[in-house]
Amino acid sequence: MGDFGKNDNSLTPSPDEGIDEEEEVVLEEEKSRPIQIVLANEENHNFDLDTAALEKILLQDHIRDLNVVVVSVAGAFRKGKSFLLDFMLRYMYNQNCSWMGGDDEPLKGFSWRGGCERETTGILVWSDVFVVDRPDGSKVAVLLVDTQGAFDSQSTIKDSATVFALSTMTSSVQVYNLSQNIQEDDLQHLQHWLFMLSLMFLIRDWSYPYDHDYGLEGGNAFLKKRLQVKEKQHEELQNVRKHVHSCFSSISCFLLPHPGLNVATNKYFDGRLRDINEEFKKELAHLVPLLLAPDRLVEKEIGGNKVTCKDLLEYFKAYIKIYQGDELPHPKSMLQATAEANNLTAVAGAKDLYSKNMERICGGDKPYIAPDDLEGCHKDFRECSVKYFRNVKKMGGEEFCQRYQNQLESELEKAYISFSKHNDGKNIFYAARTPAMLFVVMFVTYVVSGVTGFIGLSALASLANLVMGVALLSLCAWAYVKYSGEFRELGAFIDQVADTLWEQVLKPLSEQYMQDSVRQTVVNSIRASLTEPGSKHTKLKTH
Ligand SMILES: Nc1nc2c(ncn2[C@@H]2O[C@H](COP(=O)(O)OP(=O)(O)OP(=O)(O)O)[C@@H](O)[C@H]2O)c(=O)[nH]1
Ligand SMILES: [Mg+2]
Repeated sequence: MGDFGKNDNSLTPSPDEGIDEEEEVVLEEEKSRPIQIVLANEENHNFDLDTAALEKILLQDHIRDLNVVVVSVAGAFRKGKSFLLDFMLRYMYNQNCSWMGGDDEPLKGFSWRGGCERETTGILVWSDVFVVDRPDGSKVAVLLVDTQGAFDSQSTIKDSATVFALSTMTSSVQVYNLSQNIQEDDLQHLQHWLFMLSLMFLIRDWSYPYDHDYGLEGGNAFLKKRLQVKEKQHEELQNVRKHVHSCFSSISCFLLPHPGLNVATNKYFDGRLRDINEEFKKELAHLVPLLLAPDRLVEKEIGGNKVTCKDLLEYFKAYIKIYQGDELPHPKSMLQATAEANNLTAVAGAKDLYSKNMERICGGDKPYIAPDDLEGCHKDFRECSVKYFRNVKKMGGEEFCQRYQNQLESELEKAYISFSKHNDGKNIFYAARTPAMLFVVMFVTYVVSGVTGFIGLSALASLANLVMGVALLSLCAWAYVKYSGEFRELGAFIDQVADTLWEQVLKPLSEQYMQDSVRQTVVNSIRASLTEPGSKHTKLKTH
């Protein structure tokens, strides 16, 4: 059967034999492949997020600020979820009428295989995020997500519910993959969701085309019947139906025919189209564009805001936390986590805006700016950034949001301190402060040692010499640190001592001197004006 090892399913041809090991590792990284982002821990039945892997995908420069479309396939295990996703990949890579590929091409992508043991564990996303131009001219990023099948023999009910919940809460379209029919318990699994998204029931191996025809129309008619609330129904059944209707912004159903015995039972089937029933291929050709055609894509929305790739990362982080406890979370905590992530994304957006503005003024390649001007810019940009935060639609209420606004303000102050330090570093006089200070110390101690030696205070003279020696050694050490970049802590310590000397001794002295000299100048000029012949004051004085 199509047994694809974890490294077998890449869509890039394998590297040539002549390539050395290091290059091979790089090529391996560049290959398009499924990336595990949620790992299932078999021992303690917990799930962990691989934040680094997810960041690498979602924070790529060309997509991080694009609205995201997340298409995920979930449902019971061994029902062809990964197999279907691989056809979705073919559609995303070749958007033309022959997207399904040649008759003899083995199916690659997300790892799928025959047999009765489960294949996919945790949650995986495809490493390539597809950028699609929508008919209205906007660009969106499309992420495809594969999930661990529910109810296999190694998972607990909580494991299955967690995977289903995580993938549902983070996707914009959830394909609920079912076999043959919609059963009552399939509907009951949807009871816990609070979030508006698009849900498609996908019924595989539909065997009753004489009742409802294959495809979307037949599926929707079938679903309408299944979700009908009847007066005679038991209250529990009625509640489930009402809840499902209120939870999902759009619900549809697609009936897919059986793909043929080759697909279901042939050990050597590797996914090539030649071995798949015509009817299945015909319906598949309708199904995939229904989910992925540019005009059908559904952007992820939470609390009335479109979610970008970089926001999605925050939501993943917030949601995984609430599923790490021993029990399934209460809907209230799901809402709380959503509000939290929602506020955090607004904070991140506002901070980003502030940093971009500040970078324009005092970024790495910008010249030194006067500290007062920088502070003025900081105040303006801080105001803009807080205004941005307040204007984003947020969940959780005013008091809850105020907490995040305070957090934003304190983070902006921290960012300002770092920007202003960076700006100070560009001032050559600032950079020369430490050696200048050490020279001053050496000069003063030299004079003191000379004078005290001359008048016979030899103990004082030796002390001054000692201080001069320490200052000289410090200067040499400082120069070495700046040149080599080694022992940076020692360099920072010398800078700090020089800074303290400057702030505590030299600066007050120089300010005192400046004040005295200004005072002297003013007094002189008044005196001059008073002694000026013909001046009013002269007259007064002479009077
Ligand atoms: N009967 C039937 N079999 C299918 C269909 N689509 C794919 N298969 C077969 O189902 C088997 C399992 O496919 P996978 O894609 O690995 O299934 P999965 O749901 O991802 O399985 P897990 O990852 O273990 O949950 C393969 O042998 C496929 O050939 C279908 O529509 N009907
Ligand atoms: Mg699978």
